Amino acid sequence: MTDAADTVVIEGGHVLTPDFEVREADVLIDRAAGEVIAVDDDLGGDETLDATDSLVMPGLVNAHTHVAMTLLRGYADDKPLDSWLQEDIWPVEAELTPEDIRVGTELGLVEFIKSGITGFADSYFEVPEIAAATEQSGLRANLCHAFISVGKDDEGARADAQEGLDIAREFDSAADGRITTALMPHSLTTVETEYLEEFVPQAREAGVPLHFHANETENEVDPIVDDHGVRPLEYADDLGMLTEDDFLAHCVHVDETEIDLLAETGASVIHCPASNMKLASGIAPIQELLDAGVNVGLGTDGAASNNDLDLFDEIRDAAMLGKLARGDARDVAAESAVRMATEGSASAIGLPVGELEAGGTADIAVVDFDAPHLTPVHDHVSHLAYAVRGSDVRHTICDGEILMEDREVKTLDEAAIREKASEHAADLVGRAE
Ligand SMILES: CSC[C@H]1O[C@@H](n2cnc3c(O)ncnc32)[C@H](O)[C@@H]1O
Ligand SMILES: [Zn+2]
Repeated sequence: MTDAADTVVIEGGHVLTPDFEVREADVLIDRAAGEVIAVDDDLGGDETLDATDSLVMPGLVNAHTHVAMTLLRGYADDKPLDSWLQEDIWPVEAELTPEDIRVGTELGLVEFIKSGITGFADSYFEVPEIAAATEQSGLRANLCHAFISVGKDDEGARADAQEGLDIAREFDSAADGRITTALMPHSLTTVETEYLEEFVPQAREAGVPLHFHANETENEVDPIVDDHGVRPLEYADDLGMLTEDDFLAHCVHVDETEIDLLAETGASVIHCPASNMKLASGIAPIQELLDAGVNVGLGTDGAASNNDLDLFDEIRDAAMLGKLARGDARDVAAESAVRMATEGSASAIGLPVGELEAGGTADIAVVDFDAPHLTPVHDHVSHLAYAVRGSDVRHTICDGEILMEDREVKTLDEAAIREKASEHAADLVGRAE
């Protein structure tokens, strides 16, 4: 029997159940176990979170981001991917310090918690700083060090890839198991074949998945076809880079053969609609991927190509852009888009998903519907897709721990982080000028 001192009851709300039904009920959580004990009427607990006029739902999972890029929010806009990276982002990233990455990460984690995100997949640099901030925040994450070989000599390229593998081994199961890892070759055009051939098998031996950018722009497709005579995902498959554990960001420019390959191998796609729109990368064929049985998760990418980390914004973008893709308003319907941001993302990156039933994972967001923009409520799921904003989230719980109560973040000092982030961002940009 659970000790009464270890329970939290989320009281008086409507609950989104795993089958996407909505019913009035309380939710009782075992804090130590990080599990849901019961979803029922009139439950009592040691602590109470008020959910009056609120929807209790699984926490959102941001399945592709570069969280420390919050420091570069608004730094360089209105450019396509290649010139944005080469002319602006990579030069300023060369000036990043480990402390910059710690502060930028903390800022992003505050934004996550305040918008109901309980898990994320990140790829960047100085991963020990990102892991330490994640551990302190109470969130779940899949982390990786991104490596690039293009532009480096063999020694430098090999050292970068080895760091990616070492980090993947070292931090897997960190933070009491809340952190898992992956190996991230940045993309199929920025990591040369010989390094993929050498390091992908080592990731398999280490039991870590692959996370990489794929087919984001046509500039990531044509060189592979020209150099290797096959489409990028066929090239990736030939290198053993497509398995059910792997997750590919973007997949905007995929053809039918590549969609079939994703379905056959079970590799997941992480859809990043805001980033794809902002960088004018294109419109990913999401409904075709879903119809083919491909698992699709949702990601914000970095805050410098979005420019917020609000996954409710991303859900709406996915639903809206998905309809434009084929000119069919039935495509990427509300429930489909919300499922992408919860169970789709979680299964893609190997994290548990919040489940509001006895024995379920206590990763939960409580969304306050008591607002003009959420009135009336004909359909809670419709509002989640087309009207809810991250700022409507009242409480955030991860692994049974209360990370935010009534919009107050408990595990990180929001005010101090915002002040430090502004200082570090100004200094960083100053060094890059
Ligand atoms: C792979 S993580 C680190 C590396 O990737 C850069 N990056 C940020 N956003 C994107 C994107 O949409 N496509 C490709 N690369 C991206 C980031 O600035 C880091 O340099
Ligand atoms: Zn990215």
